[in-house]
Amino acid sequence: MANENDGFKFEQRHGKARVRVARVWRNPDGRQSVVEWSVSISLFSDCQNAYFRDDNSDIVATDTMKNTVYVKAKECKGQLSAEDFAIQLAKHFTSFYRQVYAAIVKIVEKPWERVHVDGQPHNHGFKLGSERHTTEVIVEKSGLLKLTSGVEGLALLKTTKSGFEGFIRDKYTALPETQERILATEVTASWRYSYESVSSIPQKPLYFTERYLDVKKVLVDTFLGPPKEGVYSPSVQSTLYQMAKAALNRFPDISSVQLKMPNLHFLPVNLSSKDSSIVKFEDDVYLPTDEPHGSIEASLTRFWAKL
Ligand SMILES: O=c1[nH]c(=O)c2[nH]c(=O)[nH]c2[nH]1
Repeated sequence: MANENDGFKFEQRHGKARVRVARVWRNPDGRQSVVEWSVSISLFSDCQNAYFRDDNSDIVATDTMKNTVYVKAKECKGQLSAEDFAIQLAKHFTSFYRQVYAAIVKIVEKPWERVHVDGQPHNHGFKLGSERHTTEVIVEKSGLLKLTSGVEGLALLKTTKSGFEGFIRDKYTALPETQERILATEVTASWRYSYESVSSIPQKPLYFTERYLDVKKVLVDTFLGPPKEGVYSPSVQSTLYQMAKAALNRFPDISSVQLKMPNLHFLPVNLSSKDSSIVKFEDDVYLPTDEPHGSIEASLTRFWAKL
């Protein structure tokens, strides 16, 4: 809600960023599970008097928001997805406080993965994986919902079936055309679910955790192609589009996908002295770089999607 004060348009929100919490659930059969979350909360509330009149009487203290994360984590009696926890928190803030008309809750989940020992899942042993599950929910007082999930730090590489040809050549261009290169990236993806109210989200426990794993698998599989022959990538742009399209085609409750895919270059190594070649590049020795990197991003949205 925008306000007018002293002849200026005024918008505000406040919250607590990066509240770290871990929650353990202990099954009577000995199997335990754990999640570790970094929770960021931002509240849209009627507390303009704090800005205009030094009156804090309508402020939900950000310290209270932090405490609420721990209270709500305690109240979760069974394992739940980051999405469901974010929705619960956002619902709490918008329903508990008269002043709060909307809440944004973002969560980044640490990838603790159950370890298998001698082929058996360990009851209480975990190791840290690489990519992170993210979510962002916006809940309004009316129950209106925007739900987005994602993955960050998903590092992918293939050693062949990638090229780049046919681009603009001019007096600034040095890059040779190629049909053979390493393709490496670190995917940041987010996808918007089409659920539009907190009452319409699937009630199945861990629904969004499963969806996260499934979407990630579709992205990875599309990037790599079939296990034996792979799939040729004519550009990061083309591969990105195929990945986004595959996710939308596969999951009807996803209305849009956004992908960021840096092109992490692996440069051919050619070394020579004045009179002889020391290392001649034969698609074998590369100099991996991450600076500078290509930055390629796009979003793909269903036509009928209400956003
Ligand atoms: O897949 C690519 N897309 C580009 O836009 C680009 N630009 C570049 O120099 N190399 C590449 N590779």
